[in-house]
Amino acid sequence: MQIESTPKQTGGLHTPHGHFLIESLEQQKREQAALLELSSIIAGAKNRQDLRMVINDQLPELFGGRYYTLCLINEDGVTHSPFLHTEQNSIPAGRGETPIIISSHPINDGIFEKALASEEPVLIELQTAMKEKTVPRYVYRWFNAGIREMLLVKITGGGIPIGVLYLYGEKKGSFQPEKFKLFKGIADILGAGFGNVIFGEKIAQQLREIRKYKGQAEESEPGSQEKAGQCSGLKSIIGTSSGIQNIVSVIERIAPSDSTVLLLGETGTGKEVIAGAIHDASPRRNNRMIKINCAALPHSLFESELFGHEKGAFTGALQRRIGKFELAENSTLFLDEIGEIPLEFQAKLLRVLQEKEIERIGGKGVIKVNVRIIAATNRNLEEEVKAGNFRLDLYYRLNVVPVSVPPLRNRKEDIPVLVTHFLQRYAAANRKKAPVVPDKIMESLMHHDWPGNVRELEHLLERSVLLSKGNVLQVDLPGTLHKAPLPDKEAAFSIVPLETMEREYILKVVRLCNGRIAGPNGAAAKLRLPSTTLNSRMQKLGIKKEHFNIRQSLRKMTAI
Ligand SMILES: Nc1ncnc2c1ncn2[C@@H]1O[C@H](COP(=O)(O)OP(=O)(O)OP(=O)(O)O)[C@@H](O)[C@H]1O
Repeated sequence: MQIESTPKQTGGLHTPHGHFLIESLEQQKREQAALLELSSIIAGAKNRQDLRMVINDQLPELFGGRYYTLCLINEDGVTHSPFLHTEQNSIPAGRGETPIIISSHPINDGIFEKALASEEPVLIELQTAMKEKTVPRYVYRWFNAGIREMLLVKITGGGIPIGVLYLYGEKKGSFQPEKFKLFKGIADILGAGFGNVIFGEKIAQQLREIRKYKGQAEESEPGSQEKAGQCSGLKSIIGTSSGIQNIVSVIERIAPSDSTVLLLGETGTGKEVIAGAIHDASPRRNNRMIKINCAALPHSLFESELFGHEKGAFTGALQRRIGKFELAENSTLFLDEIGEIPLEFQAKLLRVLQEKEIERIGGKGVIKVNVRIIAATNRNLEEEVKAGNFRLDLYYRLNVVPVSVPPLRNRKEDIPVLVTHFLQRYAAANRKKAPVVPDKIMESLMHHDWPGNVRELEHLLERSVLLSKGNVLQVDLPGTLHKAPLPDKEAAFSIVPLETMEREYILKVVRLCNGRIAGPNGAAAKLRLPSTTLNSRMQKLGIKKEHFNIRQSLRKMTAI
């Protein structure tokens, strides 16, 4: 179905007043019809391909643009990447450049955040924008490809900004302000449509997981994971910092038991890796750990997802469905993002955890289950309890063995070993040799704040392995990332022991002074301390040479 683009207003101001009014009323009518038609098509879109067809065919033309890109905010909360785009807009990348459509960019790239902050569409004239220092590289590349204007609008899903829709025009005045309201209306409809599509993709992924699980469960024999050479158990947790080593020692003690574990920490710190390690080190390891992401489920599906349902239990229940609790029989159930579980479901979950039995929706009796629970959250659950969003009794039931995973910025000594690990992994996956890391690059990685934690570091290195030329690592670590807003209040100000702060600060200064302690350019002089005092303080804080001598620590690690 093709929606007619609104014809250009030919000399509207020169026509008699009445004619102008009629014309603008006609235009309003056409726009409303277009909006209605688009909205019904978008509402019916079941997958990305459906949506792509709708947008491809209708959007740029309707608004006078040439191309579009729809960028969504990534899970790390600090970058955005294209989710949909016009087929033909993959502007060829220059030497050493990532094609625009596959790269990810910081949210604060100078353009994207303007659209996020505005309730109205934002028109950007490329030549003017390029005079500003903060403009992202993709603006220059679009300009070189003949684009002169961009029209951006925020996309929201469930009231939360999830991305930005970009339209690109080839000449100044491509976009008429009269159509901005319509553009905004379509963006709002798209937000709702995306919710459906993303949710559908997640459900499809879960179905694939269940099928895979079932297949593997049938084939699995004891110890098969080790045989396959997978990095399992405690070995999968990479890190030499005291924070990580403490966690490893806690895991060694608690893994053999059936105790419930509550993993707390910012997004991307490795909670899922730790959950997997606990499972792999437990007697349940021969059965696959089952995971559910509580943030990805609409409230109405919780009960059926976790406890299952019988055929015909409700409209749409065409088949019997086995819930995650039953799938996790004799194994571990990882309840990720437990802080997102709806209040109305919390009492039911508590009962199941206490009674160790579930009832399928529409089922005739209870089913005993033997499941170990590991829950994780990046929320402060105590605060959530105080705010009335989380039941105190459920919190106590989950908080049997709490494990706090520190953010990467508080354990920077883990960075070199993580860098080596990810470089080797992604180089092997791309049949390349792991690139050498120049000291300067390692230093910049150590100085970065990593608001997206290990996930952000991993993604950067994955990208860098692909893009690095020759055998030397090149990274694109935009300065704006340092200033990226942290995902929540707690992350923006996470309280750490004074001793940790002191240790980090001294390490930073010593690194800045290239490891020199004494002398006029040494760290002691910069800190206005006698070098003997600084040395003894470093000794007390357990700071050793390898902690600030990057070359030495790298050599040590690659020798392992
Ligand atoms: N200590 C670690 N050793 C090896 N890889 C790690 C470590 N910590 C995190 N990672 C990697 O970083 C990425 C993010 O980790 P993970 O998914 O476990 O974080 P998370 O805390 O569960 O995040 P979220 O709260 O967003 O679900 C994963 O790809 C994981 O493999």
